[in-house]
Amino acid sequence: MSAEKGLPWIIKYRPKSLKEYVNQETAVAIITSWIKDWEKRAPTKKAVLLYGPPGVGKTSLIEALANDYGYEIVETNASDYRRRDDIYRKVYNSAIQGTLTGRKKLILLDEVDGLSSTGDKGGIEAIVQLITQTKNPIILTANNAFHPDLKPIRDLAVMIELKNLNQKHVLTVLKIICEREGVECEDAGLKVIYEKNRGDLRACINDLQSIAEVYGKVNEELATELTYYRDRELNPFDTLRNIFTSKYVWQSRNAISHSEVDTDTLIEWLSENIPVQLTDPEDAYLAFQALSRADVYRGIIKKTGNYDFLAYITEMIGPAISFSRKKTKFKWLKYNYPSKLKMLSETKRSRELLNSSLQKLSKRLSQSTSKSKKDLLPYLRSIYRLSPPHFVQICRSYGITVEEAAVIVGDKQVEKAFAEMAAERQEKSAEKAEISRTQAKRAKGRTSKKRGGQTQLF
Ligand SMILES: Nc1ncnc2c1ncn2[C@@H]1O[C@H](COP(=O)(O)OP(=O)(O)OP(=O)(O)O)[C@@H](O)[C@H]1O
Repeated sequence: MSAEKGLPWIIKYRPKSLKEYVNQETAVAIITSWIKDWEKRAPTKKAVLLYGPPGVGKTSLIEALANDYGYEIVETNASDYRRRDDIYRKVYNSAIQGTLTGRKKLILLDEVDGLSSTGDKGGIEAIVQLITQTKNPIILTANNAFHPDLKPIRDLAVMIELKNLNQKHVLTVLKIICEREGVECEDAGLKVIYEKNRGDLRACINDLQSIAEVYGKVNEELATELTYYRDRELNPFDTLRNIFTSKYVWQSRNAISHSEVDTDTLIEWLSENIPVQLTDPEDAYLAFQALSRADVYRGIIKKTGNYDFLAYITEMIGPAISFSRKKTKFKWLKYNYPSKLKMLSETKRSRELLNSSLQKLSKRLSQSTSKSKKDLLPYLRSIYRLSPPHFVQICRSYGITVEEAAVIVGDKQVEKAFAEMAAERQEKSAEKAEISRTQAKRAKGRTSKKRGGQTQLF
């Protein structure tokens, strides 16, 4: 018991066996018959695609199944197999090798729908190959199994859906947990938790633990006050206020997970408003230190693509900032819109124009846009300074528009140079037309004179 103390209840009370797995009878029947076919080495399909909303019990079902049938789970998360090579490195050998040690292996590829959004087709092809060649059962999980990119996997797998548990079953699980933890609970309180989480059992258990561990009981009043509606997202102002006022780690984490803005944007909001809210310099110093660590992890994720660091970011911008407020008294203040985001939205159009012009240049010169930006733009600017007509000529030959040209040189006057060039061209073409008209007239005159001569001759 003591080893389990402090464990999140979602882990502590994960069903150890299918017997403890509540509801979902159809899914349990299909997956059991599939694993029994594997036991006879005669599965019709070698993989199962288990899908359903978050927290509905996918992982729990797999673990219970593995326990009951004596399988060791070889697990990989989406972030581990984004590229084809990752799949070969992480699971291929386990999948195609038989059971040398006598331990049966169950290959689990979690969150395959994460692959489609990365557009990494190599990953999906590698999974298809893995399913075709595997000697061990494979279970894939997804929240959205019907993404078009996942079709090749769907064709090879037994599709099993897990639906949200209804109120009766959620309350059954919550009551069992309360009983084992010795928590006094009222049905009305548990119903509020269910309502707010809309059948997401994991979220229900988390909410139950966060209330019960602090207050030792769960009733309607506490549940109403301390839980959020899962689909009610916090705007950036409320997110910040909740972070700065959180007294417990879970409150602060909740503020982040319920925020309607992503962590990148939240970092901007915090960096603008930490000095607004935390007026004590030491508090602000601690908060900025946490924020800069979050920024370091953000950089690591961008560089390595390893999303495991996302959890560190949440801890830094959530609890670490909440607990930085040691001396400052909380005041209800108006937060500022991040100046960086303001600047980015103001300059969005010019950035788009610069990008499109760089793409045109790079395509024609067969070089990267960054190289064009670094090497070419300074020259174009100098040419414009020295001779605007030449600059306009270059732009025209590369298909660069007036608007794009104005962004390149940072001067709206470039329009004048374009207009002058257009007028000059028009003048020239009018002149040309005039010349050809006169030439045509002369030619006509000559022919009629000739004709006149010929008539005279006859
Ligand atoms: N049918 C069930 N019977 C008993 N407990 C369940 C059941 N389904 C889920 N749970 C409980 O809910 C928690 C969350 O379930 P689980 O982690 O399996 O969800 P999930 O569908 O894998 O979520 P995600 O897709 O977000 O990873 C588990 O820890 C377990 O305690």
